[in-house]
Amino acid sequence: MSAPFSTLAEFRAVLANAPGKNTEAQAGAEARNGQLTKPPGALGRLEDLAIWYASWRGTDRPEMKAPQVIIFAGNHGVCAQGVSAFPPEVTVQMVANFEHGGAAINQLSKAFGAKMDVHALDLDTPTADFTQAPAMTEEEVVAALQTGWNAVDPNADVLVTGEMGIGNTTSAAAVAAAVFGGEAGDWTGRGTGVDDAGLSRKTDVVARGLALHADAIKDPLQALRCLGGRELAAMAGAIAAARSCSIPVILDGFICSAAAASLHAAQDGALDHVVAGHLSAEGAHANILSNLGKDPLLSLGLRLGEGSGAALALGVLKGAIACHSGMATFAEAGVADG
Ligand SMILES: O=C(O)c1ccc[n+]([C@@H]2O[C@H](COP(=O)([O-])O)[C@@H](O)[C@H]2O)c1
Ligand SMILES: Cc1cc2nc[nH]c2cc1C
Repeated sequence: MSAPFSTLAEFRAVLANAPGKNTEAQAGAEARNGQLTKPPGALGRLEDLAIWYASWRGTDRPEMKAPQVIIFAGNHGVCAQGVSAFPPEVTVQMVANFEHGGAAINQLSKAFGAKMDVHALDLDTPTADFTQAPAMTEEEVVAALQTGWNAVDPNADVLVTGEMGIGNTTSAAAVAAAVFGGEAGDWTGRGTGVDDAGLSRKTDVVARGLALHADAIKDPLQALRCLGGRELAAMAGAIAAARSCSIPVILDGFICSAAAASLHAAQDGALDHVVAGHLSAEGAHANILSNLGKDPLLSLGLRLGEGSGAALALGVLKGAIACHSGMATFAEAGVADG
């Protein structure tokens, strides 16, 4: 799909004009849900999930046959400050691993029947260290948003956005702090596993970034530009593109949710077509999700990223849709209702 914007102002307008859900399909799905052979509410959140999915797919009896997982990779200048337990070369090495089928997300995509695509964004040119300068220029952040937008298959019927980027929990913490407020320490965690000294260095880096860009980052899309990374912007672009094609989205962990938070703060309702796949073990993820008003589907202690928690949640969504669209009604099955 070709991105319908070439500036941040145009991207903002795309968000403002995004299509809403189909309320007729929603009403039809609610009515169908009430007739299925189960006590009312007995399928718990699966019922809400199926109705939500129906409302975005525009039919009261939807299917889920074409899940797409997209992994975006980026490198971060802020790694020079010693904020990760791993060296930045791991980003490109893991991209090769994704391409050769050896990563966790390859197995999970296969297990849940999802097509998986990988987009490496200018890995040889890390973003600027945000303690020194804005991470990206406007041209760079728009290019990353476009890459994300163009990566979405319009024929997909659900989208998982995942990421790979050594250093990106530092960027995500900074973006979350900019968007939701609070102190650097409220949002900074151990990422791939930094020790106590690493955590205090990282917290200081986030605080310095917030101070340096204090004026610009009052605007959430400027926060994405000044403190984020190319893979965060690409995920934001993909989430916006999915909305334009009525494709529901499952969020992954901390970094994915921080990227999505910039859309939520830029435009009320920008994440109405989105559910939270899981709660990451990264400490501040719960805080992002509660600010977004999203209740995660799973909580398995994952802190891998690369779309893994969201891919697992594809199974839950698939189950919800299978029950909603495949079950017999009381009348069809000749079962007495209550
Ligand atoms: O998804 C999460 O919640 C998550 C939490 C911690 C780490 N990660 C992954 O680890 C990398 C970032 O960690 P770090 O320590 O280098 O900032 C990046 O590749 C992420 O995919 C992901
Ligand atoms: C090995 C490794 C795999 C990952 N997958 C997503 N983030 C990652 C970070 C590391 C370090």
